[in-house]
Amino acid sequence: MRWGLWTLAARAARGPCSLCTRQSSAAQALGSGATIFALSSGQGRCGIAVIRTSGPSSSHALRSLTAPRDLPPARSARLRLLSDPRSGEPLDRALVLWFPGPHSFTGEDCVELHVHGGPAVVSGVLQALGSVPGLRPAEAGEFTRRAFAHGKLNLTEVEGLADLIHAETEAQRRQALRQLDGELGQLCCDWAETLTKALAHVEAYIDFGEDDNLEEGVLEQGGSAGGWKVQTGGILAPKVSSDSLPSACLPPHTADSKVRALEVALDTHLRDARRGQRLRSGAHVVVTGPPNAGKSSLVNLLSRKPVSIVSPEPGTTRDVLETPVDLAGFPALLSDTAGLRDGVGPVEQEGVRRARERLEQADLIVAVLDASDLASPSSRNFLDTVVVPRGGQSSGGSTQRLLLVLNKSDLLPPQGPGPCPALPPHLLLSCLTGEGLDGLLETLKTELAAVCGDPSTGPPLLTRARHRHHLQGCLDALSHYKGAEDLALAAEALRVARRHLAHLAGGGGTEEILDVIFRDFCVGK
Ligand SMILES: Nc1nc2c(ncn2[C@@H]2O[C@H](COP(=O)(O)OP(=O)(O)OP(=O)(O)O)[C@@H](O)[C@H]2O)c(=O)[nH]1
Ligand SMILES: [K+]
Ligand SMILES: [Mg+2]
Repeated sequence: MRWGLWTLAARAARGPCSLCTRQSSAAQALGSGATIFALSSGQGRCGIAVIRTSGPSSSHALRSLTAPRDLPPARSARLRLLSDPRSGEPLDRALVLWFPGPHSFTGEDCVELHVHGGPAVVSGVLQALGSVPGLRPAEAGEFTRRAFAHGKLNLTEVEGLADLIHAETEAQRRQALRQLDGELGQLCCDWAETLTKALAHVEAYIDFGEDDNLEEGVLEQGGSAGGWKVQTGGILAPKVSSDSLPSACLPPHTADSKVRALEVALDTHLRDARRGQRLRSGAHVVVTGPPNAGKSSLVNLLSRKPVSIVSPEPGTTRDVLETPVDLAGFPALLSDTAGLRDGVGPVEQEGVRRARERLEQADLIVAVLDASDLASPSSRNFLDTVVVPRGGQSSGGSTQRLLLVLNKSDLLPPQGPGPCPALPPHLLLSCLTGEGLDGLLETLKTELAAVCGDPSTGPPLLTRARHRHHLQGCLDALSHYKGAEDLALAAEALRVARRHLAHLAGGGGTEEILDVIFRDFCVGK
């Protein structure tokens, strides 16, 4: 059983934010007349399976299947005999829960049946529910869609829930849970609140003009239009005459501090270098090096399966081989690549071209050298052309990070690698004996935390392109606001900015976006 059912039911009492609440038109569009049912726990034989219903006939369905036929107290588990309402045949002895709306996950009347997880029990109970008038099987994501339509979850929380169900690594789980807890949505609400206040000030000015004794400084609170004074007819003229600045470049101190702070916050989030998206879909980690350095051996070691062929023959790997792995708790797409060398046949040359191409797309480069062969031309060439130009090791500013690994440490004499001038910072490893692997994983964890963001701390991450799109739209609108030539345009820019935030949390009203998001869910969720 997914623990999420319990937790989410408990969330039901929480009130939604006004920015994120979708009005009940959406709920009506869903045809809330129908009551849906589905198996909500995983498919297949298991100890306990959870079947649930949502909709107005939930209570009738529960009464039809149980004996005694009264409803249990709300949100309190009771043991009941379930039988088929058509034949009266007993189906199972089950725990049943009754969640009257609106205090339920979907906001509608809901029932949960915790039955024994055998396939015959589950199909018997599902068939029995299907025979109750007004009930039909749920479609994928339909429970969550109803919760969204009834304002129980905003769209970023829905996305967090989808991510939580699909989370495969610890870091993904932490991130998803934070988003499900509403941190990103709450941040949007706070930002939108700032814009609402700014808009109210600007609109007040439009409505009353300067002759109506508007409180001194009211426009400064509103936003950058604070650089203007209002002339008759709502036209703005620069307030600061001494510098006689052109309208397009207002002195920054005239912009309202809150709107400016909002711009800075949006910009910081956007410059987060897509860390949240990497955390959601996996960082690109590319293993590269000269032929025979042990790249494929390392990929197999990290992925704990024989992804790539390992052989003493240089030039074994030709194609780029990708495998998704959990690296020290972070999701990564690990690529094994051809050894970098020139002057070989056309097939290997194509492999080298692909390897170089993949290198450019890497978030994190794991550069592998044979520790016992550092003085060879291929090692020197690799150091000079790949490692050194990238600064030897990750620097804070660069978006692409690099980790240098000296493999085959088992072949080294006890005093370590021989004289090798200017070797950048590195880790020693032996894929053969496993020595140095713990240290490598520890360093990978630090590197990946830098690439993906640390989901345990800091502000909520932007995990989807959709989030970036709306924040960028909001930021663009704020720049129009700053450059606006009159109050009406300034107000409109604020409205556009605010709408982007509303769309981020509320989905922007287009059904296609909702379809894309809800498609991520399985039936029963
Ligand atoms: N002694 C020792 N040998 C290793 C180690 N790692 C890999 N090898 C050997 O080095 C040889 C090359 O290993 P691969 O993993 O195929 O190297 P590669 O870099 O993928 O080679 P190409 O794909 O041909 O570029 C194989 O014979 C491995 O068994 C190690 O840590 N110690
Ligand atoms: K090889
Ligand atoms: Mg290889």
